[in-house]
Amino acid sequence: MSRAAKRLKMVLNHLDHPSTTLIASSTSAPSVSSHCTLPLRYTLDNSILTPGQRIFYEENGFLLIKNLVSAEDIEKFRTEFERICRREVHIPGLIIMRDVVIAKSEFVPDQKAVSKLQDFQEDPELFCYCSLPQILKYVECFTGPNIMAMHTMLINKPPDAGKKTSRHPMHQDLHYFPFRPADRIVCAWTAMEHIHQRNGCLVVLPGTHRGTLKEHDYPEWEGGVNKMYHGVRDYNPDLPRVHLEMEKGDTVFFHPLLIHGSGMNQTQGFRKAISCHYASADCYYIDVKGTTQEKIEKEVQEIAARKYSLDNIKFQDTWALRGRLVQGERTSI
Ligand SMILES: CC(C)CC(=O)SCCNC(=O)CCNC(=O)[C@H](O)C(C)(C)COP(=O)(O)OP(=O)(O)OC[C@H]1O[C@@H](n2cnc3c(N)ncnc32)[C@H](O)[C@@H]1OP(=O)(O)O
Ligand SMILES: Nc1ncnc2c1ncn2[C@@H]1O[C@H](COP(=O)(O)OP(=O)(O)OP(=O)(O)O)[C@@H](O)[C@H]1O
Ligand SMILES: O=C(O)CCC(=O)C(=O)O
Ligand SMILES: [Fe+2]
Ligand SMILES: [Mg+2]
Repeated sequence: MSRAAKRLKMVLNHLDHPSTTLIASSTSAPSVSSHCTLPLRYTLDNSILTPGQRIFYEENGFLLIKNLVSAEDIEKFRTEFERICRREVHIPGLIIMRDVVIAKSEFVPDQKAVSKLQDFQEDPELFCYCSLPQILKYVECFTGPNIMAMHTMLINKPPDAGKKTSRHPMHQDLHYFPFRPADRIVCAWTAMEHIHQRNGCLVVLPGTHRGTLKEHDYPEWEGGVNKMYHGVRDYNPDLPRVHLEMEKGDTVFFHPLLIHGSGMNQTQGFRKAISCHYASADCYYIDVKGTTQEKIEKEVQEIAARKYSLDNIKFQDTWALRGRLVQGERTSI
């Protein structure tokens, strides 16, 4: 470790309050851009993240860790995904989603039609991902020790059918969540194969986690948009973007206010990634009435009413039902 890094580490280790201000001159932290004062509020003090990693997340709202999930584990998730697609297993609560173009056409070529699995918390094989110790070790840096797995997905981005519907519009995940504080929520997203620009990698707008929750709508795309794929309203395509190219097993952790999306899949393969949104069990639910989240609340309630054959299900209950404790104590949500 360089002298500068050691000094930073010392400073960081002595910070016990998130609003403490760190003075980082450009000489002591060469990776930091023009900012010279940095309030540490997005990461917690522990010995896992290096000072450089902590500062990177504070500034950019994401952190990419190479080679975090083994090829064997990924193979296990892939096998289970295929069994689900062949309908060999039935998982309670699981949503099997098809791309809008396929869903709206009469021709349904079975497993190739699945674009996403959502809510696999009742599948022990897939849920294994959410409890991987090497993932939780990082998650704890953002959530603290009491950890809930709130939302699970396996995304199988299909080859674009020519309508650009394989894109995921630019959005903030917090738009979907009626719990806070946002800084104690983090997404882990793992590449199940080499993911690059041509097969539709994640695209992020670094630093946008420092902004607020924006208004979201369905984008006005000619070829159609997938159900629930809301995007930031008035998205400005000129903002600086970073394409996150990842190898199999690489994992990115990102903040729920970070604006991100993914491009279309211009290959013939099905681009696979597995992800979990974690929150501190100490988070609390909020009422989204009168906020920009009211529309998504309504949409979720409609789907939940059908799925659980219940009317009047509360938005926060749909989350409390799906959430699973993966570390520590279930203190609140
Ligand atoms: C941070 C994180 C939370 C961000 C996100 O995850 S954003 C995405 C969130 N997505 C979800 O929560 C899952 C939403 N999807 C679903 O609930 C389901 O897949 C549904 C869209 C309701 C389809 O359910 P399913 O049981 O398969 O029903 P059917 O096949 O009978 O279709 C029912 C009607 O829905 C339509 N549909 C199906 N898939 C899609 C689609 N991808 N995009 C748009 N419309 C779709 C389908 O055409 C049918 O419409 P009608 O024929 O009734 O008009
Ligand atoms: N008009 C738009 N509104 C909202 N999001 C958009 C719009 N156009 C593209 N995006 C989003 O921007 C991100 C990048 O998409 P796109 O497929 O254009 O990337 P790309 O092909 O890697 O880059 P390029 O712009 O060079 O083609 C995706 O999240 C995509 O859904
Ligand atoms: O895998 C992707 O394309 C991104 C999905 C995503 O951001 C989401 O579902 O919230
Ligand atoms: Fe997202
Ligand atoms: Mg493009």
